[in-house]
Amino acid sequence: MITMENIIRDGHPTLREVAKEVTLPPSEEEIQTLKSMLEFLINSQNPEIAEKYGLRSGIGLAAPQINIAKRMIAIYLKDENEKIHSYALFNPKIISHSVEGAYLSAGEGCLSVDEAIPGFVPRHARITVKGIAIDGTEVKVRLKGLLAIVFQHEIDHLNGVMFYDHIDSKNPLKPIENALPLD
Ligand SMILES: OCN(O)CCCc1ccccc1
Ligand code: NI
Repeated sequence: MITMENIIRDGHPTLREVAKEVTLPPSEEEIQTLKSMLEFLINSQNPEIAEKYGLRSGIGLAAPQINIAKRMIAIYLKDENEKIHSYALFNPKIISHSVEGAYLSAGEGCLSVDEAIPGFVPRHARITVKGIAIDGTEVKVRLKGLLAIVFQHEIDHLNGVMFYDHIDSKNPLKPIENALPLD
């Protein structure tokens, strides 16, 4: 199982690499890795397991964060209606996005960044993502809200981009133009 020891931290060069596409069909090892990434998120959101293994709660994870420079992401979160949104994708790609932006009014964090970095992170409000699921089927999803934000955060990791790269260092809490603050 993945624990915090497997998660590399800011400053590790892999976090700044552009991750490679996974050759399809994915190998058994790549399938196992992606499954373990999703399992980590589920474990991290289970109070007993998280406490037992010292896991920081996460709603997304990208393979470079476990030092695997491949284009694989997992996302697991419950929305305001308690609906579970679970994704484990190979080679995810944003194929279109809204002009309108959005950002989390609480800012963002990252399992690979141990300190809090305050500031608004400008994102697209709505995106359409294509990718390959673990069973090999092509997935195409239209996303908005927190889910859209998390997908952008994870896909950034595949391109060596960290959330704080987007923060306006001169005025980190300046409201972002043409963007919706999300609570
Ligand atoms: O890369 C995922 N990870 O570092 C966990 C945090 C995920 C995340 C947190 C806030 C806003 C968007 C995404
Ligand atoms: Ni992150």
